Amino acid sequence: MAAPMCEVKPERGRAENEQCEPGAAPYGNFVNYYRFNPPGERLRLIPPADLAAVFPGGRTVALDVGCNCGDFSIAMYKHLCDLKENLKWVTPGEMDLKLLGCDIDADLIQRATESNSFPESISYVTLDVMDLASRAAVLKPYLDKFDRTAFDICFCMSVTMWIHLNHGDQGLLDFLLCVSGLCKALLIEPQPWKCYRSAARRLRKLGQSKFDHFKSLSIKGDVAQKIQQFLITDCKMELVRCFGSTGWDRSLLLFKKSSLSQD
Ligand SMILES: C[S@@+](CC[C@H](N)C(=O)[O-])C[C@H]1O[C@@H](n2cnc3c(N)ncnc32)[C@H](O)[C@@H]1O
Repeated sequence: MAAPMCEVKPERGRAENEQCEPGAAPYGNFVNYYRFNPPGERLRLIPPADLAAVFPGGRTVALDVGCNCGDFSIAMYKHLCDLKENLKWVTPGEMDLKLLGCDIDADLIQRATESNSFPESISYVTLDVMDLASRAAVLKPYLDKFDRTAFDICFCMSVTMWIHLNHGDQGLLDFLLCVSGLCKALLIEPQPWKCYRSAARRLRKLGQSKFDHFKSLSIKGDVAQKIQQFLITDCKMELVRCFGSTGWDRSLLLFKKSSLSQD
């Protein structure tokens, strides 16, 4: 399958496009997302050992923010479990990965839950991550179960643009502060500016006026670089590695909490 550059594909059939237009999926909650962006495209760029190097062996607690219908969560889980089996960086059974996927779209979460092949290790919950009260109500009890105050790693894949378009510059910065505060390591895949333009253009064509923030965004241009800078300076994270770019021209950036910010 040819790798698309943006999340909305002009060459798709009409019915499919209608489901995938930003007007129909204002949060990027596309119903067929993984048909056009299979998780393997990204995972092949990420050697699991390099990822796992940022968190200790033993029990690992992970959060996938904006998990859609769960395909990436499952694929990442298997990716890390393969590591356990193939490289023996931990003794068998020692790595115990618990992953929580959350998404604002309850229908996607229902699909993720119904197709979950690892219910003992992976769970899903409907959550608007921008809602402080819901966040506390959902994430704290999950962490408490494992006697943790933070996730070992948070995955934030192709979510930043949707937060940015729906909540503006301040919303994006609040989101970055929030996720960096929730985890010790962060794998983030920001969408490039051309995807913003594409999403806004298609919305205009549909005659809809959502994404009120688009015209007033001052974080624009090299968005990935600006996100990276903010994570380093304001969120006290350090860049561990850039795994390169996907066929969608999106950088995969791995951060960890800066040693200066640790207790
Ligand atoms: C383009 S999809 C990316 C899916 C997945 N992270 C991936 O890349 O494989 C963006 C996802 O973020 C979710 N999302 C957007 N805003 C959100 C919010 N405020 N809270 C939780 N999920 C959100 C959408 O519902 C959608 O499923």
